[in-house]
Amino acid sequence: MMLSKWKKRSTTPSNPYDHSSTSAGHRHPVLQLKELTKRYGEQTVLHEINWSVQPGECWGIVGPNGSGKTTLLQLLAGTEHAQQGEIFLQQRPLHTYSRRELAQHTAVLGQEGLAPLHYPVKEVLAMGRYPYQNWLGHDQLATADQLLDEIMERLDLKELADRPLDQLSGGQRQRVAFGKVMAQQPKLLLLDEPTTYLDIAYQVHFMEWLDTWRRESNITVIAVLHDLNLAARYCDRLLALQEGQIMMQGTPEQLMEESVLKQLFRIRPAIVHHPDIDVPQLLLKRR
Ligand SMILES: Nc1ncnc2c1ncn2[C@@H]1O[C@H](COP(=O)(O)OP(=O)(O)OP(=O)(O)O)[C@@H](O)[C@H]1O
Repeated sequence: MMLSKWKKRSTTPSNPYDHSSTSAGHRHPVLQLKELTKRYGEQTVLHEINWSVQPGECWGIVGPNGSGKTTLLQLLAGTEHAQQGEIFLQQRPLHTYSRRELAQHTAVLGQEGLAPLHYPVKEVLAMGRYPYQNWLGHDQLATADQLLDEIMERLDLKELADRPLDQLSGGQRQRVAFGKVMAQQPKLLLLDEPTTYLDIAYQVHFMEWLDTWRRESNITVIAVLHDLNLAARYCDRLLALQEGQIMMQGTPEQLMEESVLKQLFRIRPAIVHHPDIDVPQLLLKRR
């Protein structure tokens, strides 16, 4: 283990499911990947990935273009399948889950958010409850309407409630998409570049909403993030992929080292200390 010049951050202090430390040997991982290999035709996109995620952790997946980040997320979401190896979700092979079970467990939010369909915002949020409804449309949760109301309040969506999605901006649609995954009440949230189309203010809002929600709800988060500074700020742990292999996994402090980033991205980095919070941040030097 590398010695770090950064003070060790408390990862999820108010979260009783804070299992980010490696000493948590007796707890069961939420996710366990064993020798996972994914090929597209002749190309091996992920090579024998072994990885464990503990409940309540927030992982950032980082790495250069084409290193296999989205593919890994698709395998975890069950929308793609590996040729070799196995994924265990709560100790059970992922492929044994029904669609409905999976939807009650895992939510996915991509960078595109939602397609611009002519559906009002409040109806789109309600779609997040489908995995919990019976064939008559009755929700298992008696207070589902209250939940949707709270989500709209929290994400500043109230004034957009009756507007159709196709009349919203890309950033507003992404907020609705986030509300929909909140309504889904997942235990595991998979995010693929969720802040790509958000302006810098909303990038921060988004990450703060996510941070608050995951701590309150004890959910596990895995996010593909290109922005290393956001990843270092909001994630407990980072997984660096390079050409389909795990180059490194560790805390942001361990990964945000000049030598690591130079090798991973072939850049000339300068690591500085965030003025307000105890995390490393990346600046780029000219080539
Ligand atoms: N459906 C597919 N069919 C064939 N090849 C694919 C498919 N999806 C991804 N690939 C290939 O797999 C490799 C990894 O792609 P992936 O999208 O997982 O990378 P990534 O790290 O998410 O990249 P980026 O940062 O550019 O989004 C790439 O070489 C890509 O061309």
